[in-house]
Amino acid sequence: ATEGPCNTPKPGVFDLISKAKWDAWNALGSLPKETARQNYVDLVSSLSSSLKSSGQLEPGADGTPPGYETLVVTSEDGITKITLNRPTKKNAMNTQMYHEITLALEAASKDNSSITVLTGSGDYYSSGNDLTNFTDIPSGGVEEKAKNSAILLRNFVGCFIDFPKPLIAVVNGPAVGIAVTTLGLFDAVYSTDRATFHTPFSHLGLSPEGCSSYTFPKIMSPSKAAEMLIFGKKLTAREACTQGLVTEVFPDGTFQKEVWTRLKAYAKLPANAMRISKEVIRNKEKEKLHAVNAEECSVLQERWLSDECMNAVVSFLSRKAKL
Ligand SMILES: CCCCCC/C=C/C(=O)SCCNC(=O)CCNC(=O)[C@H](O)C(C)(C)COP(=O)(O)OP(=O)(O)OC[C@H]1O[C@@H](n2cnc3c(N)ncnc32)[C@H](O)[C@@H]1OP(=O)(O)O
Repeated sequence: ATEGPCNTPKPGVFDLISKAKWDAWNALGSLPKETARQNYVDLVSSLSSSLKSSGQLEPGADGTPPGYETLVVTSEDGITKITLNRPTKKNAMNTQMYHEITLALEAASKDNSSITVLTGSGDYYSSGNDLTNFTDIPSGGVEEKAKNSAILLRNFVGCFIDFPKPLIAVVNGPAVGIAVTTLGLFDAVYSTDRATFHTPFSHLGLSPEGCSSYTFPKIMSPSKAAEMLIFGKKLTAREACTQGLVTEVFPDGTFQKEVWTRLKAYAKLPANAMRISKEVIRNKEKEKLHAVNAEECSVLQERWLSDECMNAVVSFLSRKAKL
């Protein structure tokens, strides 16, 4: 687009990057500069429209924060509260919600609140991955779907790993799948005694994500982690607290009042000190967590294509199976 056809000498065989670029340029033959420029503009325009259709949000024209379809985000008393807001679907995480949580966390990491809270609306914290996510197959088929999902999941979990401020889960009801596994990446988890914690990966032909293959054995011991992650044992809130996954359990009747009183007090602590303490506690683990996240996503990419997984999704969608 800037120089026209490729007229420079071919780079040496060991200069792999320059050679790949040269080959791509040379393959365009005598394409005129103006056409190349137009092709480039067309490509970028198509990418930006596919980002919009994939649910990524753009700030308003005046730079105001984006509106969310699947979340309610508020900020007061030094606390940014991100509420999963698909109560009729038990706050199941659809593709839009994964994107929006990522955006909301990025925004919260830069706003002037001192702590960030994730919670659910209605009677569930979240029923985990929306199983209808697997029905929206792109033109590249199930392989492309699995690849895109692995990228989405890796970015999503990566945001939790890198989140710089204290991140607190207010678990207002049952939690399933990825809503449970990511709890290992929070700084505190407060739960109603009505909540349960369930990771039915084997039932769904899946494998652990959210870095739980690493965090759960560390938090609760390898065999307790195996009961949850391999055998799908559902824990009560009190059991999850005994195992160290939950920080504290509150009676459902007083849960919201007690938790928010405490969080408002925590939010008054010096914000920089809290951020630096988190950094000191978490930084040693970050590299490891990113490596675990990458491995879990690549294993899942294969699992999503397995008969075991496909049959489990079909069973759920045809109303034959529930947890
Ligand atoms: C980018 C991809 C990343 C993937 C990451 C990997 C993540 C893995 C996981 O999270 S595994 C866990 C997946 N979750 C489930 O298997 C839960 C499935 N849901 C259920 O078993 C039940 O719905 C329930 C036990 C959570 C609740 O049962 P009940 O109280 O009887 O309510 P309903 O079943 O009537 O639910 C109401 C309404 O919500 C829909 N719904 C609930 N959960 C999900 C879900 N996870 N996916 C899709 N839809 C869900 C349910 O179908 C009902 O819809 P309807 O009113 O019938 O339209």
